[in-house]
Amino acid sequence: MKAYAEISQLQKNIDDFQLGPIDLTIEPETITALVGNNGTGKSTLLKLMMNLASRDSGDIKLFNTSVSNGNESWKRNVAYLPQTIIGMDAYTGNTLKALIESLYPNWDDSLFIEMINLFDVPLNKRFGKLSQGVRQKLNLALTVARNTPLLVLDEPTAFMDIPSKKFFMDILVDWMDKGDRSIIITSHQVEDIKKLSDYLFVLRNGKAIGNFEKEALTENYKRYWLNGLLPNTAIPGEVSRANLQIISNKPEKTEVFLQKNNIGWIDRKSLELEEIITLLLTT
Ligand SMILES: Nc1ncnc2c1ncn2[C@@H]1O[C@H](COP(=O)(O)OP(=O)(O)OP(=O)(O)O)[C@@H](O)[C@H]1O
Repeated sequence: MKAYAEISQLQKNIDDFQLGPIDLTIEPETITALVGNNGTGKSTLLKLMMNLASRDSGDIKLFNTSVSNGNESWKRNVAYLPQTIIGMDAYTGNTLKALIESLYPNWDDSLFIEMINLFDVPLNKRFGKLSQGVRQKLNLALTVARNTPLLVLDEPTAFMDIPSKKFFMDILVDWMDKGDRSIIITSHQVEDIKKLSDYLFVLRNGKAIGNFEKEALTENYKRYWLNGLLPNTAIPGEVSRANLQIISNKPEKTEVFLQKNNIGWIDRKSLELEEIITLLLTT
């Protein structure tokens, strides 16, 4: 099956901020989390994908169509939840639902109602009168129920209470189980990333550090507690060291080296995803 999104050599400058070059492919049936520090270009990347901002160079294809070539057929295959939405304050949830439902032929009304009930969203109140978290829940229900093959979510759980975050993750897992769909999500919530993502596309200061498979990432990072002194030179795979501890992202190479040099280890543990992301974004 063809990729849902293909981004190649994408670049965008905003004042002194430079995004890219970025290459990223979104395959069917995958969840990709965009991960990075504040202001590193995650929302900008999503806006560029939705053709809401113009790129300086490179190409973005969604469903095999370049997003900026005037043919907007790709739009019916993508549901996008931006970080902030303007222009909705005067409308009730009922009105917004009727409007959006009419634009998306695969609208899933039972899913919409399920989410509204689960999140306890009043549909008869104007959007502008709802709390920030309830607005986010309504927006999510209005986005996910479009039932498009690609879901693009910019910090969907930032204002949500703890039980709602859990409901939301369960909903997305069920939504993916229906098949032939993918999600791109930006999030600073490590639980979202841990539970949902297959891939982590990591951005640092506008530059792509890599598109990592989550399982491989968590398997590759290991901390060793050594029982001998460390050599002054870097050990193969070494990412950081402190006292008699080292962190490696190439454990096999590290262990061969340690054995060759008669340095044993008392303990070896995999790192938590949170620690790995911190290392990728800070060291
Ligand atoms: N409308 C704008 N006007 C000026 N600069 C902008 C605008 N939008 C984004 N930028 C700049 O682009 C850079 C990337 O911003 P962006 O919102 O994409 O980051 P982000 O990774 O989504 O951040 P966060 O995690 O804080 O949401 C920032 O340095 C920001 O200053």
